[in-house]
Amino acid sequence: MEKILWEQVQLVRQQSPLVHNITNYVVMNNTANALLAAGASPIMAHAKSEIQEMIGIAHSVVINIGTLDEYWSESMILAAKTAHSTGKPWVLDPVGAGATSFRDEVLQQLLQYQPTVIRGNASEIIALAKANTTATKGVDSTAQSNEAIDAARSLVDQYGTIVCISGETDIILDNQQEIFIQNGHPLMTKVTGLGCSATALIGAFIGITQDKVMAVAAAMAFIGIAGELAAEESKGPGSLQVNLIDNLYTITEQEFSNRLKIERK
Ligand SMILES: Nc1ncnc2c1ncn2[C@@H]1O[C@H](COP(=O)(O)OP(=O)(O)OP(=O)(O)O)[C@@H](O)[C@H]1O
Ligand SMILES: Cc1ncsc1CCO
Ligand SMILES: [Mg+2]
Repeated sequence: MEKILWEQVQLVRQQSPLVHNITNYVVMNNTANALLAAGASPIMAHAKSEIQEMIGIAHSVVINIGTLDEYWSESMILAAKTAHSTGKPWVLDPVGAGATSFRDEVLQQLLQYQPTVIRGNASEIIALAKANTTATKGVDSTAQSNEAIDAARSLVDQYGTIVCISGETDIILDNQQEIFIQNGHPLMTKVTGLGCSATALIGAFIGITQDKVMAVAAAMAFIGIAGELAAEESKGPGSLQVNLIDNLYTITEQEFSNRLKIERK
């Protein structure tokens, strides 16, 4: 599996997929930089007048509801609808799912357009599967990844999507397999939006490969390993943020394969 995953990292570097992001104000700069460091080409765009054309030229779409508002929610629904009807792969980041009924209502509408992938932390995945939960504490998880597996499975069954639950262990599942990735570093939870960057990277990887589950695994291993390498060079969250971007750019096959901790069930 190691070889397949590294091949995808190389493919992103070589093919530089155009990733159309409708994401939140907090992470916009950071996720654009993470995509560039990985070799992809980001564009952040949310005007309703250009969504359809933009998706026409993009390899994939990222929809992240982090700083949702009334206008953006309409852009997101239009983007999801367009991606779905034109067969463009798209990934949903349900930031803060379960925190408010507005988020849950918009998420339910977005789910109708069957995201190729959903990536969230455990609380968000649990809330998404059961829209009336109160488990989400803002945007941070109060649950462990393995507590969200049943919720993830129900999303897989209901929407035919791949689900990635991120956290100390990243769990990726579809209706055939479960993949566990044990990379990353606890300091990563002290930098805002690394989950959002993971989602954006998933966007890049699903934009260029057929095997979408392997694409998600590659993206998650990639950011997890870059995070580990960065944590070893960093004094705290500030430098981690910068060093992680550097490591996405410099990571070698040897670093990747030496550190990869992956298991398939
Ligand atoms: N406790 C941990 N130990 C090791 N790595 C972790 C831990 N928590 C998170 N990570 C790493 O951080 C990545 C981002 O996941 P996380 O679950 O923190 O996203 P998130 O909660 O959506 O974050 P945000 O909303 O700030 O973007 C994971 O894929 C993993 O590599
Ligand atoms: C802190 C925060 N608030 C809304 S989006 C976001 C970034 C992490 O998801
Ligand atoms: Mg998040």
